[in-house]
Amino acid sequence: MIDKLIRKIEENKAPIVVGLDPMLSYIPDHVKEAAYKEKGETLAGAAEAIWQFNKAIVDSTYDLIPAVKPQIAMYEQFGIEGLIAFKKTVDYCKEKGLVVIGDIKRGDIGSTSAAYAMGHLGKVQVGNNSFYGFDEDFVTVNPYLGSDGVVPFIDVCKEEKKGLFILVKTSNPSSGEFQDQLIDGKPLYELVGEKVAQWGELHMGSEYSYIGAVVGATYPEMGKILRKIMPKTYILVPGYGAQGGKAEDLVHYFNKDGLGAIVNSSRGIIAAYKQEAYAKFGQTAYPDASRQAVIDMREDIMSALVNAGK
Ligand SMILES: O=C(O)c1cc(=O)[nH]c(=O)n1[C@@H]1O[C@H](COP(=O)(O)O)[C@@H](O)[C@H]1O
Repeated sequence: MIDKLIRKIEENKAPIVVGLDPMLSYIPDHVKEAAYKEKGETLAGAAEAIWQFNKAIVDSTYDLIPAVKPQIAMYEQFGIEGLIAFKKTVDYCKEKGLVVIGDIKRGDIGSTSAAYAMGHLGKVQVGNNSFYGFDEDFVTVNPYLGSDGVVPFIDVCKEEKKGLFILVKTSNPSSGEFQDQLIDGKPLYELVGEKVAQWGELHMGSEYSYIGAVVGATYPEMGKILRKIMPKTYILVPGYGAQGGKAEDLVHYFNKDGLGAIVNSSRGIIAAYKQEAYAKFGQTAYPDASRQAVIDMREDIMSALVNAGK
């Protein structure tokens, strides 16, 4: 799957991911009204609204992008109905040829991680039958529990030819509280980066490993160091746009080959119609606003890469 992701990044000249994080407050009124008319102001109505919202955004952007990243919390908040919308979104994006990164941030004791891995990437056995659960292509993993919490995910990836993005340095303001703590003079995120690189070396696609890392766009100096520590690791970079990450800071997350990183934007794309720059599209044409925001993001990142000689 890492090779498919890289191929699609190259084909589209777009090292970007659209984050499908559909808060109800981002969904235009006409979409919510139609969903509530059909299913009521209920959890099912909310789930219908987020599904219709996602579908329109995917329809207007899928030809420009390699991948999407649905963040499961935005669906889980609506219970089972929300999870059905998550699954419909995953399946629809795959039908459109997109690589799907399930942002689930899981990680637990070994046996529990194995169940998460089976449910999201692999198959579950029921009597003589086996079934895929959510069936994303990649998932995000929290490594705080150590190797035995991560290895079950790696095992399933190996079998299913899928991949992971392991949290190394997150984009949020408090991420340093634990991640920057020094252990024998080295920050914890560097130790985690070294471990991710080791796992990666043992699990290679053609050029890059299918065991990737998450490094936030908001800590560019750390991103530069982590790029060196993990040369064959694909880095998922959240925090561009809404959280303040800038294209010129992100060039260091890429290797000289112009590959090695993929930048996520969620609110900046899906709620583009709410921004001043895209206000001319209005609520009704929100998918067109998202399309323009994808084009602008691609241009922003590609020209920063060209300026940096990558
Ligand atoms: O794993 C992630 O994707 C992630 C890691 C991280 O360090 N920071 C981070 O913002 N994210 C996710 O990336 C998305 C960022 O959304 P926007 O800030 O709206 O672009 C959300 O889905 C977050 O959950």
